[in-house]
This record gives sequence, C-alpha cells and structure tokens, in this order.
Amino acid sequence: MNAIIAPSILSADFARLGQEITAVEQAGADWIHVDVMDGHFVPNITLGPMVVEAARKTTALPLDVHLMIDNPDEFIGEFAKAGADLISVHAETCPHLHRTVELIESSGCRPGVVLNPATPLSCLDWILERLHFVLLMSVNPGFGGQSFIDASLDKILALRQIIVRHGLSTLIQVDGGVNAQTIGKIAAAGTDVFVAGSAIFKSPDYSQTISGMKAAAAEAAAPRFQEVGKD
Ligand SMILES: O=C(CO)[C@H](O)[C@H](O)COP(=O)(O)O
Repeated sequence: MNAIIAPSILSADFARLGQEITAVEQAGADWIHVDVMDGHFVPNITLGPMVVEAARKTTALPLDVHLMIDNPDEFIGEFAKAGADLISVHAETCPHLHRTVELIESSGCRPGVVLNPATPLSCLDWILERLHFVLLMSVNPGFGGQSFIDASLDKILALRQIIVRHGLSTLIQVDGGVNAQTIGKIAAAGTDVFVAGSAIFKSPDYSQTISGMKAAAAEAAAPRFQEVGKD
C-alpha cells in the first residue's frame, strides 16, 4: 500500500509559504492540501484563489483544494483557473450536489465530496460512482491541531466496504488529527489519502515525519491487502 500524504498548508508558515510547499514536496509529500474557509460554513477564514495561484507556481504536485464555504458553485471556476487539480465540496453546503460535481468535472478538476463527522454516508448513495475521492472529516472543520474523533474509524470501514462491494476505485481521504500515532488505525480502516497539517508542519524534520507516516500506514494496512489477495 502506498499511502498518499497530503500536507495541509493551514499549519504552514504563511510568511514563507512557497518555501514550505517546496520543503514538503522535497520531503516526500504526494499532494498539497489547501483549506479554504469562509467564516460562514466554518468559524474561520483562510485563503482564496490568489493563494492557490501562487502555490501553483511553486509546485508540480497535485493541488487538492478543500472548499469549506457556502455556495461553492460560485467559486469552483476561479479555483480551477488558479490551478487546482482536485476540488472537494461539503455535502452539507450543496443542495444540488450532482450539479456541483458536474461543475467540478467540467472545470477540468477531479471531484471529491466531504462529509462532516456527523453526516451519514447515505448522502453519497447516488453520487459515489462519479467521485474521484470522498473526504471523511475526522474533526469538526475549521481549525488545525484538533484530536482525531475515534468514531470516524467505523465510518471509514463502512465506506471501504461500500467501495469494494460496488467495485469502485474511489479514494478515501481522511482529514483531522492525522499524525504518527493515529495513522496506523486510520490506514487499517481503509484510508488511501492522509491529510496532515500540524503533524507535519510543526515537526522539526518534514522528511522524517512523512516517511515515518508512510511506513506506519503501509504496515498497518498490510493485513487488509493480504485478505484481498486471498480472493
Ligand atoms: O480541514 C482542516 C480543518 O478544517 C485541516 O485540514 C485539518 O484539521 C488538518 O489539521 P491537523 O492535521 O492539524 O488536524
């Protein structure tokens, strides 16, 4: 299993953002996760398309833009134009989720849908097969540095079972409280993409942290892949 590690720039030093992105890229990051918050849907304000455009100039890694904003349809085009590769929207903000996913696709980006910790998987029932990934929040969105909500593990397992049952290749991404201590159980439950902010950007050695997380995820996920191999 090759874990995809997506450092969240929410925890980076914004005064040195370009250097921070280069540093995690050189340290083995696979995607760059960009948290966009509007002060309405979540109680914090972060950044907009201009920062994505600046990030685009510093890295060739996929830019994974997580929209924690109301009315995301109004901004998807701008983020795509700024250089996003993947765009995820919260099911809680999209009354016309199918239309929003089509909008992401038609803007040239890969679509993801995000669920808050208390939002049921059933809201993915008629859209899952269109998605490149599902992001399961394992903290309530708005801030970095929170503790992983353990109930998320059953949700990851349940989503993995649905994906396998339907023969889909949809990736499961998990965001919130992912670190060297928690990544093993998160990987064992069936996660493909691990978003980590404070665990990486607050660590003294990005390379050691990312390689340690990848090794822990691979070791924990191994039994799951051995089971699949038996079929
Ligand atoms: O989406 C987010 C918050 O809404 C962040 O990406 C997430 O919380 C990552 O931070 P940390 O790894 O420090 O928990």
